[in-house]
Amino acid sequence: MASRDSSYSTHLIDGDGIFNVAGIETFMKEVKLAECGLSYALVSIMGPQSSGKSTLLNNLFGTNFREMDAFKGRSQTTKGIWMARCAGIEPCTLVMDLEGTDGRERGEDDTAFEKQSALFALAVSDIVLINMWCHDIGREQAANKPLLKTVFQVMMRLFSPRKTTLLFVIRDKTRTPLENLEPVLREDIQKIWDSVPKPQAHMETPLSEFFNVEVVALSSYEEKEEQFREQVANLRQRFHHSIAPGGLAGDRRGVVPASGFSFSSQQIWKVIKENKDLDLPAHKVMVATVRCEEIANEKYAAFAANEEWCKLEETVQSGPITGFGKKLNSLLDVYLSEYDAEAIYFDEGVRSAKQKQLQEKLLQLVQPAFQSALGHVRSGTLDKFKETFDKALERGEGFSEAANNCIEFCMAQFDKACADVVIEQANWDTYKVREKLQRDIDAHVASVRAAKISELTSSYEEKLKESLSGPVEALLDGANSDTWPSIRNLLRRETESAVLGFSSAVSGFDMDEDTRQKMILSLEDYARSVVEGKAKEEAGRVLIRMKDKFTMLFSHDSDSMPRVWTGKEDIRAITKTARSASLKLLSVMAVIRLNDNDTDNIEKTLAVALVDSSNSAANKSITMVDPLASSTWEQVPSSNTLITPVQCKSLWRQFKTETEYSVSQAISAQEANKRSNNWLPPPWAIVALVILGFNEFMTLLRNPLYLGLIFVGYLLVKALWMQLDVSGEFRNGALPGIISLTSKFIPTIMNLMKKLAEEGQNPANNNPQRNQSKINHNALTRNAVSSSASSNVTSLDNEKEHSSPSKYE
Ligand SMILES: Nc1nc2c(ncn2[C@@H]2O[C@H](COP(=O)(O)OP(=O)(O)OP(=O)(O)O)[C@@H](O)[C@H]2O)c(=O)[nH]1
Repeated sequence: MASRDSSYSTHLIDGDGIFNVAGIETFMKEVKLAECGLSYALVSIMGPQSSGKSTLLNNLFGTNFREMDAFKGRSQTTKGIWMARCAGIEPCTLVMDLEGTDGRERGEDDTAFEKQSALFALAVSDIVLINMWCHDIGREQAANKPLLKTVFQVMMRLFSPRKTTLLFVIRDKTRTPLENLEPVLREDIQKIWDSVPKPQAHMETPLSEFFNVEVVALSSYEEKEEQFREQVANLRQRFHHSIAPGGLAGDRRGVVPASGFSFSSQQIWKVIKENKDLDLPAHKVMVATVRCEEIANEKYAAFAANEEWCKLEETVQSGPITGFGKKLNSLLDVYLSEYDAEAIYFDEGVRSAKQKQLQEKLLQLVQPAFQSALGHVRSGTLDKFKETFDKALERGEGFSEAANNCIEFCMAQFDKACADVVIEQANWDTYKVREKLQRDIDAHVASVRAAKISELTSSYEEKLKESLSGPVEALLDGANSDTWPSIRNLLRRETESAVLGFSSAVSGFDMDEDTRQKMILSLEDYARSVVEGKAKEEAGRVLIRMKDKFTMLFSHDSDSMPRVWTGKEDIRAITKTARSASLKLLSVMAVIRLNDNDTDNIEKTLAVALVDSSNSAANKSITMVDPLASSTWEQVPSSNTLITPVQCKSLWRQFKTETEYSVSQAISAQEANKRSNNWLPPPWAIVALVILGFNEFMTLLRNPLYLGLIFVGYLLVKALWMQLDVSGEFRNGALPGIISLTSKFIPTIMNLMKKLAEEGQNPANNNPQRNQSKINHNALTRNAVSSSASSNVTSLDNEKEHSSPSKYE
């Protein structure tokens, strides 16, 4: 169909009753109907065929409906229902031109379409124009009577219809004034209304309940066109702002929002075609449901594709976003507001429900991003806490104080950051994330506390080890009756000092009393274990210690000077003393005695079993029960045993075997010394020598030459005696003395001769005083060397091996 400048029309329902879906969609877009909300009106026109309906609409609304050519005669022009937008009328007014109701072409059988189209027009229109000829008023066989009957009948099929304006347009009015015509017409209408069968509920309902009846009369378009146009122009004025209260379309109760018009009209037509009753309120809800759903889906899709949101969603995966909540809030607001704006005219219940659904869907969409943002806040706060806490500890703040201050500060920071992330519409709880953060922080504090305490414990253990190990070793080495009491005192003193220091150091860690006590106990146990460990270590080398002890006492005198076995020493007593000391050491080392009430008779048992019994066995051969034939000590728990009785016995045997050599060496040395000191001949030989050699002796004394020779010989022998240190060489026995003297004799003679020759050549050296001091010096040196050489019996052989003539130069 051609269209006029300001009008656009569409064939809404064709002659076969097919709804033109594409046509209405295009029409709505063309006239921008969806934007109108509720501000639009819909006018329909019914009436007999060829009664000038299209002519009226075109003149009244500036539409472009096809009119019948007057010269071709009356025949049906309009098929089905056409729709157009009225030009120049505000608000937007749509008009529907219905197929004539009594057309000859369709006949009686087609009345069904007339009824359907009448019902459709009543259901969707605000104003229905009933076009009728003036001369039909008051006539029994008037052409519009069946039409009105149809209108009233279908009206009953609408549940809770809104009040529609029925504007009767009387065409080709006569000279009879309208004031006279109108009552007659209203009487005709009332008669028809009364004659229409009604359901029980509307039996007494007056016509005015359903319809607002208006009447207007127009002159003949064909005969009095001028007047016609003038009257039409006046009538047009009534359509301006028709939706205002009191206007022609004043009842707005059942209006479907413009954006739902297409769907609504399709559905209504569908229901009418199916010959079902039309429940307009239910229909309205249905339209609202569908339309709100559509709008909500549109908004959801638009949000999901929104560039800003996509960027936000992507960025939040990799890091925190400042003002995340605010940005998302405003974005959500935009789309929810758009929904509200578009769905505002639909049923409120439906609209709210769909809005809620949309909001839920949108929030579901953004929730992962929100969780990511919240996760960044949580991890960021945790990192911040770790950093702040470390710094506070570095500054020297007390542990608990630092932890509490940092927790308070960081939790406040978290709350602040959460407020920046929170999405107002969602009202999501951040409590769980806060709790997780709190748990993480607590775990971190606990781990740092554990590390610090472990560090402290280690340092105190180290100190304890240092302060106990050396002294315990020294005390055990001393091995006397005070050894274990001293060790106990040392352990007590050092443990108390460590516990005091440790307690003070951990006081800032906000530790519960139980844990603190456990740690102190553990420290005390550690101290004890150090002593026990040291004792075990020393017990492991008890044999060496015993031998050292023996050697120390056996080879040194009471002044700790190396012993010289001159023959006067009581080797038996010395050996006994040294062995006793070694046995004492063994008894001290045998068990751990760290408790004040630790008592045992190990020393006595060892003495009886190892010393006394051996003497008895040797002397008296008495058979007795061996107290050392056991692996436990009486009164001593096995945990405190370091050396079992059996081990003691074995160790003693080994000790004795390994020290026996030293004793026998000492005895040999002593015997040899005794023999070497006894070099004079026996007294009877001396007496015999004096008696028998008396004459020769007197001869020598009476001859001065012999006396001089004897004197010179004496001096020479004396000098050699001194030079060779003959008495010193024989101190260790005759044989070693002879061997040593033999090796020294020839070099000494040679040396003396060389010196005498040098002195003969250099008279300056013939100073008797100087020579004497030199001799004295040499004598002193020899004495010192000799003393050193004889300092240790066991080193005697070595001394012999390494001594050489050059040592005495
Ligand atoms: N007597 C008279 N004839 C008119 C008037 N207005 C229009 N006509 C004529 O009536 C004939 C039918 O006009 P339409 O406007 O096509 O009538 P219609 O009711 O739309 O026809 P259908 O759509 O076929 O039902 C045309 O020849 C018009 O010239 C009028 O006011 N009086």
